[in-house]
Amino acid sequence: MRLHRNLCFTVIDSLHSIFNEEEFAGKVVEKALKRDKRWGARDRKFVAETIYDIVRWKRLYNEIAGTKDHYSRENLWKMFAVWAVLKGIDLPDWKYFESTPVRRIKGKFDEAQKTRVIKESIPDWMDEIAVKELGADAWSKEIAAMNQKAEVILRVNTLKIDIATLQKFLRKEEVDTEIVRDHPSALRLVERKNVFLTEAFKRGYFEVQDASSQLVAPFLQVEPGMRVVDTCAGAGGKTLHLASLMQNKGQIIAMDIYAGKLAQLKKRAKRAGVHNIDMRVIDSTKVIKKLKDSADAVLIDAPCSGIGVLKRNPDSKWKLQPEFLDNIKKTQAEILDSYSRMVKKGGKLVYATCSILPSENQNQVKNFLDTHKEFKFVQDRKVSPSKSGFDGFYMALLERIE
Ligand SMILES: C[S@@+](CC[C@H](N)C(=O)[O-])C[C@H]1O[C@@H](n2cnc3c(N)ncnc32)[C@H](O)[C@@H]1O
Repeated sequence: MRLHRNLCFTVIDSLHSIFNEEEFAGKVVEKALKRDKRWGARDRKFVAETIYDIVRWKRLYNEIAGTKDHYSRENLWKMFAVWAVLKGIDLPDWKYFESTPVRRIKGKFDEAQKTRVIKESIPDWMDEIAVKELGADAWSKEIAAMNQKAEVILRVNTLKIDIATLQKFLRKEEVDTEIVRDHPSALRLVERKNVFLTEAFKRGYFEVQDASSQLVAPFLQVEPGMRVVDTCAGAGGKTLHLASLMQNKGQIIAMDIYAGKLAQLKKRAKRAGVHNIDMRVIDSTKVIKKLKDSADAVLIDAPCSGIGVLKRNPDSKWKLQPEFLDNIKKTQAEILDSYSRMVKKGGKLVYATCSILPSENQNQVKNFLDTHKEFKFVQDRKVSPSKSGFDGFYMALLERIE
């Protein structure tokens, strides 16, 4: 592979924004891909994948490059050189690579394999917490799995099309997909493509949603005609899935504390042909009180550390702070206590997170059940990134019995 100057400059500029200006990798990549309209699919792939790779392996490359956690442009070029050498790419004779000790890079890489925090490129605090909660062996497997590239998974919108017809439709648009075992609505892209440009997407035939995330809505066991509250709906990934499972019949009340996210859901619902969603911004406790004892089913897709989805959001490793984790656990307990009141007697409640830490998952559920005797535990499911190959998720199904 030959390195092209303008593509490499885009990568360096993007890394500068992510590491020094606190920008989110996803947004930075989106902006980077708009930089030059003449770029073809391969150029765009190079830019996106290289940025994500260097973000994912930041600590490892920093260690090998000897850049001591200072992300000046000069140091970013050194980290880039590490990335290129480890990929087996010949470095061109650009001034940025003049002092690169190519031969020593491989030796340093081998040396780094002895220490998990360096090898897997993770902050010390995260490693300590995860080892404490999961044990060293399990955590080593999970973090190794989450350092792999994420696949693109689609969820067929069964309100508009069935999975086999969608597959054929996408094939005509030169998008090849495969069925995903045990995930009845999921299709895996054989090769990464910008599926948002397809006619199938514009017609609302699918959403992009990880296979593990697709397990959450069915876990709530909704049926057409029910009244369902999706309390932390965000931009509505799971709300749209619920609507599809309910065949557009009944009522879904989608809530979030951010109006902007619900506005995105509104657009997505229109495209998906969903018309049984009411949106409510949680701007006071009244919004919840009004719905006391009234829902057949409540979904709490709780805000969490996101430690199960590091594969998709590698920059979370660097942006997440231990204080955030402490605070979010308090929020989770408060949300469970408050939003569970909307479930009517005989109704169901699902508590879900995209974390693999027991303190955000089964421990929260246990604490809740200890103090809320009106609920009983039905079942839970822990989705492990290493076993599933997809995102890490937790979901617990409870039933209100009194
Ligand atoms: C895991 S995300 C939800 C993702 C969404 N359900 C989906 O499937 O696309 C958690 C959401 O909870 C929202 N949130 C945070 N604190 C909240 C609170 N106190 N009450 C309700 N929603 C909250 C966040 O804005 C975020 O959209």
